[in-house]
Amino acid sequence: MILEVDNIELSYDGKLILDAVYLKAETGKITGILGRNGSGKTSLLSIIYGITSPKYKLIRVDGLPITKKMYKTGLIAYLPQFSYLPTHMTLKKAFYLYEISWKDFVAKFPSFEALKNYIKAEISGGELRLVETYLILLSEAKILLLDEPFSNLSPLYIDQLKAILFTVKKEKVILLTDHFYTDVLDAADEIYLCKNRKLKGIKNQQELIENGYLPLDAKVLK
Ligand SMILES: Nc1ncnc2c1ncn2[C@@H]1O[C@H](COP(=O)(O)OP(=O)(O)OP(=O)(O)O)[C@@H](O)[C@H]1O
Repeated sequence: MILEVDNIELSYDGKLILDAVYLKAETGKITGILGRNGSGKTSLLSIIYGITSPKYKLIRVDGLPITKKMYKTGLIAYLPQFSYLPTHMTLKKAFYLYEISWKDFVAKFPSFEALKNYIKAEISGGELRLVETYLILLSEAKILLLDEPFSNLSPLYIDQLKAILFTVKKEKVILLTDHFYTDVLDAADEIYLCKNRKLKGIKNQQELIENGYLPLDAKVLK
């Protein structure tokens, strides 16, 4: 599957946030978006999902224009920056309702077995983020939008999450953004930088330095 987003123009209160944005993401690849705070990454994901209405947008899936809001197509799932699980739902119930195997999850993350009857106020921010990200990754949707999936997670959980991403990407379009740029660079097959209201394709870390996203002395990754 190929997702293309074209000609996006978004303004808030007369201020242009995104202009003539083009992006392509496809099954088998993780597409990462980097960019400074306030550059428009979350706005772009919410436009694709269909909950923000820009002045212009064209969305195509496998070359065909999508005219209704993407979230109504059943094709897409969105991990927002904020927590989305209902306040009083236990973890096990959430897995049941999302039709995701609790057993498989606990096999990967055994410490969660003790948390199965906890609600979100009773687990840590990172534990909650991991659960919510996992539920989106394992959903039926063929297009996944992930807004800061690595935030709040400790390094071992990030590694485990990346392993799941590498498996899931074989059958899904994955578009993600995060400020953990080393993890984005490690996980992503294609990178865009959101800068000056546009998206720019990026080939390597050096280009992130040249474009003023990373400091000149940023640790060079292999
Ligand atoms: N609902 C809104 N009303 C007015 N301005 C908004 C609204 N949402 C976002 N903005 C502005 O649009 C710009 C882009 O915001 P956005 O959240 O998309 O950035 P971002 O790249 O995701 O930032 P961050 O990395 O900090 O999450 C910011 O200047 C922000 O203040």
